[in-house]
Amino acid sequence: MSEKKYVVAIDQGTTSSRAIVFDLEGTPVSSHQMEHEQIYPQPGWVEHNPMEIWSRTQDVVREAISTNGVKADAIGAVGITNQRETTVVWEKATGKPIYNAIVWQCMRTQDFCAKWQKMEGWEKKVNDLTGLVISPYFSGTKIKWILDHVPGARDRAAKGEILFGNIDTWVIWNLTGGPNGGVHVTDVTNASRTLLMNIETLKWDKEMMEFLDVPEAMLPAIKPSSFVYGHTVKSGPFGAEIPVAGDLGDQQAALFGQTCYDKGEAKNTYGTGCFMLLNIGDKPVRSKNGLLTTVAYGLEEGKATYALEGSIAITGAAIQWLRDNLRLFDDAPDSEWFAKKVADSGGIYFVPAFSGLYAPYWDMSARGAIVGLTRYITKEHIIRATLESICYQTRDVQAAMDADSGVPLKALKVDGGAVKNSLLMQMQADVLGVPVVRPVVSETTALGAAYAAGLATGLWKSLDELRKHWKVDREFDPLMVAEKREELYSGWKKAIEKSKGWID
Ligand SMILES: Nc1ncnc2c1ncn2[C@@H]1O[C@H](COP(=O)(O)OP(=O)(O)O)[C@@H](O)[C@H]1O
Ligand SMILES: O=P(O)(O)OC[C@H](O)CO
Repeated sequence: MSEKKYVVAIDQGTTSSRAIVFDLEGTPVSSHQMEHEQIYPQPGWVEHNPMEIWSRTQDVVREAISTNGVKADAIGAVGITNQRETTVVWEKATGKPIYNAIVWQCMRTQDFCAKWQKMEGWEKKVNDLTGLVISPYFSGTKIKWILDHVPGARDRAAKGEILFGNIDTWVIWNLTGGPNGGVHVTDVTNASRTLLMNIETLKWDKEMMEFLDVPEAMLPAIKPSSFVYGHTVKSGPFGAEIPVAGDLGDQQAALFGQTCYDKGEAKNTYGTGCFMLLNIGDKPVRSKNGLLTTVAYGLEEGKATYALEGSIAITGAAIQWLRDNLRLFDDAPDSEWFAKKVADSGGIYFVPAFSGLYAPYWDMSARGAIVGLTRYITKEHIIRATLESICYQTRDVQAAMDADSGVPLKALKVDGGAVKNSLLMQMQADVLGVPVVRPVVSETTALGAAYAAGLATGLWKSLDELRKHWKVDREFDPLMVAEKREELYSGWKKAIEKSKGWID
């Protein structure tokens, strides 16, 4: 048997799937990425085709391992990380989805959630049981919607003929054999985003399952984030049997890849949305300021490290909207070049509340707004205001975190596709008033999944060993004077008020 030199991470995200091969120093040696279709059947609804996701996943794995001469028998472990909450329901016997995947951003269950919020005592109960808030964002109401709308689905689910999974579960089930013995499993981080897992016991919660009418027989087994779940099959994209040994939701994986293993350490990931997570240790403290309590990672059965999370739905997606809908530039990185052409945003604010406002406001009736427009405003100002909106939304969640933890953030580790934009990073440091630290490996999400898989299989021995891999690429220090920062931020708060409550 040859020496194990690599760990492969599969990062199945909202817009694309990536496979990255890491060496044992945590350095990427080869990767491949492919986009998949975004399906918008109605305003506010978002779906993916689960078969396309599985097909892209296989393609990126094959491509990533065939370049650079990576041999399957040198791969010690495979880790999975995924867009969270996105819901797949499929037939166990055939592997055929009974409906498209309902994506985390999809608002189709908003009416149900609005009624649920008005039911006496439920808002507190949901937060007590799950650490979450009542929102169409999470998987629970999406599963209910599928079971309510596909004839016969609930009965078949109760018999275990139909299975539920987030994208991690769907990918692992397929990698480990699909209808021919695929392992039906998830990890504590993904389960903590379903509205169905009890955040204290780390088990499926009877009261939540009953309320949402979701049969337990269709739910995957909840395991630690670093654990040998099963092995890839020879007929699959790896062409060999390799332990599948890491599974974390993508935002938790980024925290893990950023080596935020101590209480008080935080990171923010800049992708389609932004997700700031703060490690709060081994107690699931609840937020008083609109943040979620979530599992950061679980390394042993029945145990977890928790995080407070500030989820922002639209950040990089607003840049995509400027590119695709307004056609202001051809590529997302061009936003930096245009924004640099003006000294400021000319007094305008853009609140990109395309799917309502998530943390810390949780106002699903908010909609996007550009305020303060005059004839002076140019395309460059709008682009700059869009980048600023990413920074201000991040400041909103940072303020909530500071208030919850009582300890002001000292520095913010960042990662994700948009952190290559150095102007954005400088603006972020200015808006927050603390240094923003960009690591050398910005693919921290995939790295986190690789770390979890390598730990479970003994390729890495401890969290301390992983910490030594982390290196700074660049630190952005705040340059703006405090008075100016506060003046600009108070304008943002006014703009937020204009976007709230738009939909009746
Ligand atoms: N240089 C850039 N400046 C601003 N935004 C960017 C830049 N590069 C990428 N983005 C944005 O970042 C997102 C892609 O990041 P990525 O981490 O791949 O996202 P995801 O995992 O959510 O699919 C896109 O929404 C894109 O608009
Ligand atoms: O796939 P991303 O990077 O857009 O992340 C999506 C989040 O996991 C949604 O909760």
